[in-house]
Amino acid sequence: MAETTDKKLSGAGLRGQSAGETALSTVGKSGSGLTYRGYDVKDLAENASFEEVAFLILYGELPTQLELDNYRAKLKGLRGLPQALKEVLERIPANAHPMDVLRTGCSMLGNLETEHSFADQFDVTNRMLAAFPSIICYWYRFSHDGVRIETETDDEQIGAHFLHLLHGKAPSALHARVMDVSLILYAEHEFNASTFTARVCASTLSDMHSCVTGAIGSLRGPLHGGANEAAMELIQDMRDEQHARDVLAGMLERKEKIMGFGHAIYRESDPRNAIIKEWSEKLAKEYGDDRLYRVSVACEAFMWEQKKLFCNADFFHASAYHFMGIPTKLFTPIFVCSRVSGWTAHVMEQRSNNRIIRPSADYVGVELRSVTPISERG
Ligand SMILES: CCC(=O)SCCNC(=O)CCNC(=O)[C@H](O)C(C)(C)COP(=O)(O)OP(=O)(O)OC[C@H]1O[C@@H](n2cnc3c(N)ncnc32)[C@H](O)[C@@H]1OP(=O)(O)O
Ligand SMILES: O=C([O-])CC(=O)C(=O)O
Repeated sequence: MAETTDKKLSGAGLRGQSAGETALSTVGKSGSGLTYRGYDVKDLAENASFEEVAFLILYGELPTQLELDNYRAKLKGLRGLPQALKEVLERIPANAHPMDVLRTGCSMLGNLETEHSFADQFDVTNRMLAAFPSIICYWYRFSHDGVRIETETDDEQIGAHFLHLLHGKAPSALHARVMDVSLILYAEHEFNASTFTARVCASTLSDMHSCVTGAIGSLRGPLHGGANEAAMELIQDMRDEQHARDVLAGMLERKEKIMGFGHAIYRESDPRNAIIKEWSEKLAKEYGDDRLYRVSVACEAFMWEQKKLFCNADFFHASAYHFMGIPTKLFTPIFVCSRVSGWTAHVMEQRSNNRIIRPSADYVGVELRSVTPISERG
């Protein structure tokens, strides 16, 4: 069970300090690894779909069947992209990072479909949930394959829709389910760096697109969401279990960070890891080559044995996404397509009880001094 009890508190990184209240999730609370509005993430990953979870996070309760049908129909109707946004996406080069594309896409959407008042907050949120897979896949398929894809598919679910746009055909039931679970696992995580970015922005009473654009920038880094791509780069050349151990031993010797391991809050395990690991194993069997799964398992055992470091949610996502034919650079954008539910819910929560977030700093610079005329400065 994920616990926080032994975490050493210190000022750096605001670690261990409460920065506000939330009713959205608990992370590493004793006795429960991760909950969204009181539901264990494991329960949700087994018994719900991502659209149900997004509804739960945003509106407070799981939907009834009728509410879910209506919500899915609404999201389905919001997948099309405005021409001006497509034109912007077409001008972004193929070698751009897809997280930068999504950041620009979100920002452009904010110019075209501005949140004029907080009364629009659910509408702009649902639009982002529906349109982000379209934005990323439209750009990817145009810049890499030279095709202008139709972004409106018949898929009921966001995960299947994403794979459909990416590969040009509806995914298998297994792939659709794994994407759905993945989106559930990534949906919400209390005051992580990107969510905190969104809340800081929200606290100035800024608009939803600005909050989400900033959050995308925070998620991009390899110490946060970017770790799933970095983990893939780490494992892709590992030939077998022994090679995996040798590579990691060398990295630890050189005091390098191993991406996909460790966590700022969890101390012994990330509850999302066991879930995505199990799906990665199933995908490996279907894929017919389980090397990436085997080396990942070897990495997990070695890191625990050597450093008591465990896999976070990102590590087994790398092999799972790879087995579904997803290019590595699209891994973190998928995280965005999910986490936008948590970010926007936090923005709404911040707005509902707001005070501008403005901490203090301990000054460590030079003492007060006078300006020397420029002719006398040497
Ligand atoms: C799922 C979405 C997420 O964002 S999960 C996090 C994704 N990030 C990564 O996987 C990047 C690799 N991990 C890390 O850099 C850290 O573990 C992160 C997640 C940033 C947490 O940092 P922080 O809270 O400072 O860690 P800590 O206080 O527990 O560190 C204790 C000592 O262990 C080390 N450590 C930690 N993680 C790693 C790692 N992955 N590889 C190698 N060493 C690691 C720290 O450097 C720290 O060492 P020391 O005490 O300074 O000597
Ligand atoms: O909580 C964190 O610091 C990072 C994390 O796992 C997430 O955002 O999912």
